[in-house]
Amino acid sequence: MQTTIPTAQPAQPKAPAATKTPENVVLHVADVHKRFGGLHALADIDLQVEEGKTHAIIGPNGAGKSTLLNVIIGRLAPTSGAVVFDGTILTGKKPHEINQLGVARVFQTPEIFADLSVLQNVMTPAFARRDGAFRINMFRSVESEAEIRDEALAMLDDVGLVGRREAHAGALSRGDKRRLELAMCLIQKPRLLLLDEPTAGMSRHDTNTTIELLKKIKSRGMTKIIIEHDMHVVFSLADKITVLAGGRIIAEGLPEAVRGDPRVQEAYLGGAH
Ligand SMILES: Nc1ncnc2c1ncn2[C@@H]1O[C@H](COP(=O)(O)OP(=O)(O)OP(=O)(O)O)[C@@H](O)[C@H]1O
Repeated sequence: MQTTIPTAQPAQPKAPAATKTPENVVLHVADVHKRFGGLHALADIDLQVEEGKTHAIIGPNGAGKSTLLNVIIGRLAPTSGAVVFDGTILTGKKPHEINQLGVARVFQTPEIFADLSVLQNVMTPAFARRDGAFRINMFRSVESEAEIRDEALAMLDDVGLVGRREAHAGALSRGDKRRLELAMCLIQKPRLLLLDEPTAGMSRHDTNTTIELLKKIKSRGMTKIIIEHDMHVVFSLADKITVLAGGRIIAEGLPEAVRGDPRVQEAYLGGAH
C-alpha cells in the first residue's frame, strides 16, 4: 500500500499533499495539530503504526494521549493534518463510519449494554458486523443465531467470562466490564484495535490475564494501539512506543530505547507514574 494523501477538500482539515505512507503502515497520523482555543493540545504529530504490531502511546497527564485517540476515531476533528487508515482518509468521517472500516476501540469507561446479559452483549456487535449496522430485532435471523452464539461463547471463554454468560452485564465488576467490552470489540474482528487504558481498575491478577489475552490476539495478527499508564502493561506488550509530552512527540522507538531515553525520564519527573 502506497498512499499519497491528496490535499483535502475546503471544509476538511488539510493534509500535507506530499505525505507518503509506507506499505507496512496500516495507520498514519499525518502532521496533525489540534487546538482548543489558545491551547495547542497536539502539535506536529506524525505517527505510523505498522501492520500486526502493538504500538503504545504513553506520556504524563495532559500530554494529549486521549485527544490523539479521539482524533483517530473521529470524535474530534484535527485543526490540521489527517489520519489515514489502510489508504483511506478517516479525517471528516463519523465515528461509526470509521468503526465500519475496521477500527474498534475499548474505552476507559466501558460502553456496554447494562440491561442485557453478558452473552447478549457480545452477540450484539457480532450481528452488527454481519448486518453492517445495529438493528432493532437482532435475533430475527434464526439460522445464523446459533453460529453467532457459539462465536460469542468462544470469545467469552477467551476473556474468562464464559462462566458469567447469563449474568446481567450491569452487575459485573469494573474489571469484568472492561473484559466484556474487549470481547465486544474483538468479535467485530477489527483490523485495528485501540485500547484506552485497557487494564485500568483491574487487580494485578486480572491485569496479567488481560496481558496474556492481548498477546494471544497479537499472535492472530491484529494491529493495536494502546494508551496506558501502567508501565508493566506497556513493556509487556509494546513493539514500539511513542512518548507524548505537552502535545508533542518527544521520543519514539523500541521499548528499551524509550525506557533509557533521558527526555522521557525528564517528562515523567515529578509525575506519579
Ligand atoms: N475538549 C477540550 N477542551 C479544552 N481543552 C481540552 C479538551 N480536551 C482536552 N483538553 C486539554 O488538552 C490537553 C491534553 O489533554 P488529554 O486529555 O488529551 O491528555 P492525556 O494525555 O490523555 O491526559 P491523561 O493521561 O490525564 O488522561 C490538556 O491540557 C487538556 O486539559
